[in-house]
Amino acid sequence: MNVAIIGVGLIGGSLAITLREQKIATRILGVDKDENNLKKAVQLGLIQEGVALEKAVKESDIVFLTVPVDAILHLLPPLLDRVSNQVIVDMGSTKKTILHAVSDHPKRGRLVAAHPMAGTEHSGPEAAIPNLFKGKMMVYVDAMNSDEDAFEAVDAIIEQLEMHTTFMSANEHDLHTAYVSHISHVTSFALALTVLEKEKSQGRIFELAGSGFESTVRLAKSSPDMWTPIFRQNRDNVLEVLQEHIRQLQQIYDVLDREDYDLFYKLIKKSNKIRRILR
Ligand SMILES: NC(=O)c1ccc[n+]([C@@H]2O[C@H](COP(=O)([O-])OP(=O)(O)OC[C@H]3O[C@@H](n4cnc5c(N)ncnc54)[C@H](O)[C@@H]3O)[C@@H](O)[C@H]2O)c1
Ligand SMILES: O=C(O)C(=O)C[C@]1(C(=O)O)C=C[C@@H](O)C=C1
Repeated sequence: MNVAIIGVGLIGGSLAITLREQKIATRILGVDKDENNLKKAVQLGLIQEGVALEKAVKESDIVFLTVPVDAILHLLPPLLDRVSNQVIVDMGSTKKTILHAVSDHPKRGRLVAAHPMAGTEHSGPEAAIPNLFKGKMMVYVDAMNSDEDAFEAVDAIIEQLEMHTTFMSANEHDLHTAYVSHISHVTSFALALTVLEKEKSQGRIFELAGSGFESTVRLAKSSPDMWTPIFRQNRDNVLEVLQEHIRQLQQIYDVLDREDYDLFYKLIKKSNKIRRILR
C-alpha cells in the first residue's frame, strides 16, 4: 500500500513509524509546509521522500491528514477535488466545522473522519514515537458518510494498530472532546500561567515541582500552533464547559475563604469518583 502523510509531526510521524514497522505501507511519502520538518522526517526514516501535495495524492492509495485543524479545513476541499478512488483520513482533533465544509463535496465518501485519542505534549517529527496508538481509542466521526470500502480500508489499518474504536456524530464528538480533552488543556495552561505569575523564582519552581505539579502542568507544554485552531473551531463547547470550571474554582475559593472544611472534604471526596471511572 502506498501512503501519504500530510503533516510529518507527532501524529503523522508516529503513524508512519507503525505503518512501516507493521509492514502495512510499502512506500510512505510525506508533505509538510516546513522544509526542515520534511528533511528531519526523511533523516529519521519516518518517510521515504518529501514531495508536493499533488504528487502525494496522485501516487498514494491512502492519504492521512495530520496537520493542525485550521490547515485541515483549508486543505481538505482541494484535496477531495484531486481524489479519484484514494481514501483521505482526517486525523484532526475537531470535526464539526471541517465536516460541515465538505458535506456537499461530490467526493465526501472518500473521506474517513477519525480522531485518535492518543498524543503527547510534544510536536514535530522528532516527537514521533512507536506504539503511540496501541491500546488507545480511535473515534470514527459521521462514519455513515464515508463509502463502505473507504471505511473498511481505514478500519483494517486501525485494527492492525491495535486501537479500540467508537463511533460518534460530529456534534457529539466536539461536545465530548471539549468536556474531557480540551478543558484539561485549558486548566493546564491556566495553571502554568498562575504559577509563572506567582512564583517569580524559576529555581523554586524547579526545586518544588514534584510529580504532582509535573503531571498537572504537562499539557501546558503543548504547541499553540496545534491548540489555537482547536479552540477556534470548538469555541462554543469550550466556553460552555469553561463556565462550569470557573464555577467549580469559585466554589473552592469560597469554601476555603469561609473555612468550611467539612464541605471542602466532601468536594474532594466527590472528585475522587474519577478514580472509579479511570481506575
Ligand atoms: N498531539 C496530539 O496529542 C494529537 C492527538 C490526536 C490528534 N491530533 C491532531 O493531529 C494533527 C497534528 O497534530 P500534531 O500533534 O502531530 O502536530 P505537529 O505540530 O507535531 O505536526 C503538524 C505538522 O504539520 C505541518 N503543517 C502545518 N500546517 C501545514 C500545512 N498547511 N501544510 C502542510 N503541513 C503543515 C507542521 O509543519 C508540522 O510538521 C492536528 O490536527 C491535531 O489536532 C493531535
Ligand atoms: O496526552 C496528551 O498530551 C494529549 O494532549 C492527548 C490528547 C488528549 O487530550 O488526550 C490531546 C488532543 C487530542 O486530540 C487527543 C489526545
